[in-house]
Amino acid sequence: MFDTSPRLDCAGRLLRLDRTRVMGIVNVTPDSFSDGGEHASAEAAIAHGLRLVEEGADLLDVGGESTRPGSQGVPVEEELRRVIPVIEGLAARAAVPISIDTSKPEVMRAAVAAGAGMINDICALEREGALDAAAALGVPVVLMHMRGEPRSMQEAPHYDDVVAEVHRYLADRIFAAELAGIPRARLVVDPGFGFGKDNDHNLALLAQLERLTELGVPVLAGISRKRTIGALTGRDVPAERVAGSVAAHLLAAQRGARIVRVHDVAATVDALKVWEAVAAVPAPRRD
Ligand SMILES: Nc1nc2ncc(COP(=O)(O)OP(=O)(O)O)nc2c(=O)[nH]1
Repeated sequence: MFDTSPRLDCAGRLLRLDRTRVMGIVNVTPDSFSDGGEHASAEAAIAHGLRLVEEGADLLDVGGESTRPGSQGVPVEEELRRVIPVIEGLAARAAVPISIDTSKPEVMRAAVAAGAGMINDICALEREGALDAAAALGVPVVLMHMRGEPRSMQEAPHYDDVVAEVHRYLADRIFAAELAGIPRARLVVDPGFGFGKDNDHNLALLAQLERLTELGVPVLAGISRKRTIGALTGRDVPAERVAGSVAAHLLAAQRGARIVRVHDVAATVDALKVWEAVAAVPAPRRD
């Protein structure tokens, strides 16, 4: 029986999307909202990434710039200084694909040269030169929806129909990517939970995530430890939002997410195993 499930060729490292895959977050920043400073050195970040792979991460996402609400951004030289040694170290020592979480084409190019096999762009390749860089680099790309910029995106975001508007934006970005020479087989979309969305917007996007699967490319969901989880659970401390995050990613998987981007890999892997086991039970015959 041939495996016809979608797969992403991440610079030679294959990511099969026959089931929901877990993307472990490796933030090499001093100020990420939930784990800022914990892995600020290259050695600590590499060790953290290897630990996430041991916990079951199917791929790792390395980021050198916090995009939390209110963040100001990081110069390209500083972002490169942070992420390149980590990507080199993980590409050499981890067998899973490595994604670079950046919107800067210079960082995309350097990261892929250092061993990254996927681009994760919260700006959906809108920055100048990003489309051309991603097309030339030949690796899969995550196109994420964000309204506004991290600095100001949470100041009263408004939508008439958030799901329809995010759907339309992502469809437009898929079209732009294809025009630039990036085939659909290399594209992933992401509604961008918390990026210019209030709690109601995030809940609507999660509840109706299945609508994004109509775009015909894999869907990625990243809700891990975010403000909406805190608002629903009353957990003010991001590191205490594990159970709520796992529940949200399980719901995303049930609604078609093929990749979930998480801090808490072990807990998420366990929850997905339970869900997949139950989902595999054959439906009873109804004669
Ligand atoms: N594709 C994608 N990429 C992302 N990158 C960063 C964050 C923000 O979360 P985190 O990396 O934990 O925090 P910070 O941006 O403060 O480093 N969320 C997403 C997301 O939802 N989807």
